[in-house]
Amino acid sequence: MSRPALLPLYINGRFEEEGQRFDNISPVDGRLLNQAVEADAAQVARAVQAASDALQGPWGRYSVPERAALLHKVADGIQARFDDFVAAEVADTGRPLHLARTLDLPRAIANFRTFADLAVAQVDDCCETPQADGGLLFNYTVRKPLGVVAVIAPWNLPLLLLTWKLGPALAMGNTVVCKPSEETPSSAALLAEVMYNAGVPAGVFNLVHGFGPGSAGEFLTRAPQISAVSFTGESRTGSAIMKAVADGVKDISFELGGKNAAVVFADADFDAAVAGVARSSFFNTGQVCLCTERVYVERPIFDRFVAALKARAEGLKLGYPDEDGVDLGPLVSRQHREKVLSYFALAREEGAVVITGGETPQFGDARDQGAYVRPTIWTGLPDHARCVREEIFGPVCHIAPFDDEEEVLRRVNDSPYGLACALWTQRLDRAHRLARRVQVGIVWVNAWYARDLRTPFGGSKLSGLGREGGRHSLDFYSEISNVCVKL
Ligand SMILES: NC(=O)c1ccc[n+]([C@@H]2O[C@H](COP(=O)([O-])OP(=O)(O)OC[C@H]3O[C@@H](n4cnc5c(N)ncnc54)[C@H](O)[C@@H]3O)[C@@H](O)[C@H]2O)c1
Ligand SMILES: O=C/C=C/C=C(\O)C(=O)O
Repeated sequence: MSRPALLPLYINGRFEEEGQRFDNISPVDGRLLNQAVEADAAQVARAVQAASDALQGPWGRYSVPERAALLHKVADGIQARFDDFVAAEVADTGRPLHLARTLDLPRAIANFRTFADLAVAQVDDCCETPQADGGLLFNYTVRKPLGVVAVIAPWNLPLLLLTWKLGPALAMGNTVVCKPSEETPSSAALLAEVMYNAGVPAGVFNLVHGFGPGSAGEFLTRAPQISAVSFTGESRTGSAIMKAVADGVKDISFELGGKNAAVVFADADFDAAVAGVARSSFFNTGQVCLCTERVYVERPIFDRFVAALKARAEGLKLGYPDEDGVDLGPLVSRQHREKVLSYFALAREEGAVVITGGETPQFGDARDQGAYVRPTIWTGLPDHARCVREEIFGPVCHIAPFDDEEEVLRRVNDSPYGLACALWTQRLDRAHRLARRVQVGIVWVNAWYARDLRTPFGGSKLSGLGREGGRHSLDFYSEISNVCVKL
């Protein structure tokens, strides 16, 4: 049997194949896709040192427009290999081809182009302060790179979320060491090839594959020369990383877990709300941090809404990524499916009414070796049920009735998470009033996952620390100083 393809590390402008290997398994049918090199502590240390050295090299002398031009070249390189990246993302995640083509790739390209352009357009503050002696103080802001940024990404939107951090980090003159998820290493490996071919100076972009604790992820966060960690992943991992960087007082940007709510009022556009909640609950097989897992529906339309969402869920097509009309792929791995299935079992123990789903489909073909689950809807659980409080990260939601604004606001806010919320109502006065009182970072009204990359993105409570997007990213990835001149 031919040896599986190997995804190398990329350190200081060189591809490295030396090291222990780990398997990358297809969530569609369980076959071996390729292997990746697991970076050991020495390789991670060399990557961080290369990134640190590169700050003093040519990259440190690039102007903002020169950095922006290079990031546009990287975006051009991704565009030129669009189909290769789509194939890599689809192979690793099992997502429908159309999803990778319409979301993951366009956003990866936009993440570089947007922050290249925002960096060039960025204008900083200055001010004059008259002095009692008739003199003047002239203050102005100077923006410098933070230094070496550790970028650690999750598996659910692998390229989108890696480049969401890379774009601004590089635009602001930092150097980076990236650690993609062990579940989805392929597109990051392609990105290293694009960086190399675009002429990104050696050491500016480094890629290490591996796992978290006791592996590349932890080695990276504990490296003394890193100046900041930009992390997207589970809240408990965020806590672990926070501990790892605490002694060094490093800058951190955390985009963490969620248990997001959708609120549907009786006056909402019913069909739009059903379609919107079906999308926010089952999109990417429920594997988006912004996905809805708690639905609150005003009592007069509750039964009708449950029936309509059931019909939507049962109409979703589970299939191969390239199948015509496929809506949902598998979960990212058998291991993650075990976690989701454990909540399917827990829900029954907690007394849920299973409206639809709650099991694995039987295809009778290779997909039975994959990680598919059926889209699932529950009702009847109390607000304190674990299935209503804990992030499941699968195609599942619980629907509960409510009677008034104050009640539903209290229940929506009664969560350890605070990432996103979708409000469905045609009374925009109510929407604006509630949007200010919901304890989340992102509120959509009559929409979901509609994005403008200039807006602040992030969560409160266990859902994260800091905001990225637009100037928020430029600020996080900059060391900002003030210069005060007496005139
Ligand atoms: N808020 C957001 O924008 C956002 C976006 C996507 C995913 N997420 C969250 O991510 C989670 C799913 O992704 P996941 O399963 O890959 O998360 P995860 O926390 O298990 O892993 C994320 C990354 O962190 C690495 N890692 C794990 N432990 C580490 C440690 N101790 N030190 C350093 N690195 C470590 C992993 O190898 C992986 O690359 C969900 O909770 C989801 O809500 C949040
Ligand atoms: O799974 C979480 C998705 C996060 C999405 C973004 O960070 C984005 O759209 O920029």
